[in-house]
Amino acid sequence: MPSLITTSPQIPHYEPAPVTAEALDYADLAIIDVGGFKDSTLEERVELASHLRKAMSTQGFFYVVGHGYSKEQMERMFDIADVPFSQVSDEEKQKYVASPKQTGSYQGYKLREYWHIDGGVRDQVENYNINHHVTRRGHPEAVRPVLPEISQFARHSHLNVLDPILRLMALGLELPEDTLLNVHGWDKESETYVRFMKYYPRNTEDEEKSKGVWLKGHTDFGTVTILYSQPVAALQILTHDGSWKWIKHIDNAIVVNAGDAMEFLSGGIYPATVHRVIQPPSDQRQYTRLGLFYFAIADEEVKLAPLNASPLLQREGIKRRFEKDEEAPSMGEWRKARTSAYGQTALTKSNKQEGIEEEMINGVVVKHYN
Ligand SMILES: O=C(O)CCC(=O)C(=O)O
Ligand SMILES: [Fe+2]
Repeated sequence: MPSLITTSPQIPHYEPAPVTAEALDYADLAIIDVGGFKDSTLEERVELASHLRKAMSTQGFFYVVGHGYSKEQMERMFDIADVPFSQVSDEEKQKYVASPKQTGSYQGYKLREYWHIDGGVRDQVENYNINHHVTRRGHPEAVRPVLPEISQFARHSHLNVLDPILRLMALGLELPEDTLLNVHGWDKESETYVRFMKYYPRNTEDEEKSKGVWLKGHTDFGTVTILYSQPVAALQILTHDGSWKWIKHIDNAIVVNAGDAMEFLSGGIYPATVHRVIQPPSDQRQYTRLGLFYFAIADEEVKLAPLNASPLLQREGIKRRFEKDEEAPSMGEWRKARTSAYGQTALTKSNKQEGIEEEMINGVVVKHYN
């Protein structure tokens, strides 16, 4: 009798670095458990929502646990995340290269040295980005057999992680629970995407010239960034007192932050927190660093004006980034403008704050931190 068990395609195992033994100055982030979310009462949700809102206004990042993936499923996804980097030749990668500057979209590869970091140093990170509708574009041969699993992963991220977060964020604004979900339709025209990201160790000269910065301080352009925690310490967030704090790895947890679009929609209640990536502590320096993300971007046509119906915003006032709501760009416009400019445009040194460079996008000042 034929077996009914379907086996997943065999791929090499990616062995991540061991956790660092160094005592780093970690950010103390809230942990939101979405495990019992589907069966929770409105009262419980409202309470969790106020917890999340507080975490966003104090730290700007938080962890999510209870999302439903087992340790084995997580490991399998990291193995899959390495396929576009370790199982595809340089020649084939060229065929699937993204053209962010021309298209305003990251879909495909961003190969190494595309971004200028500092002091003439370029990046040593490869990205492979896939729209949540995974068949929108073609993929390298080695990626094709694992596409169904990538698609399931996107769905899992959308339904079991993004969905509860968006509900909590809407409740935190005292709006109907589905307000933000309604502008993140799974079937809508949207850039929402899965990102695999691999950082390679750099040489000493590059580290010195760029002062150990791998990815400059920035905000994400979308609404919600979902980062599956991995062991190599390197990600830092800019805290309210102006100091950088490390993000600690928690096994099978997710690290979440808001991007520009969420800051605009929420009238500043969920700020887009600045973060950067620097050289890891000495015991992890010889390892590669593999990242797995789900970047939620609102539907293309959504106008990024504050949700004025929010009683909370009406009481507390809106932190505006555009003078008039009519001037707010659509998600598609903001996405394209930020994506084509990132790491490519000449930045101007801020005349107010040291170490900060600025660029003007759709009439809004976008800052980059060294
Ligand atoms: O690699 C990380 O931990 C963060 C990367 C990041 O900030 C980004 O891709 O926007
Ligand atoms: Fe980021």
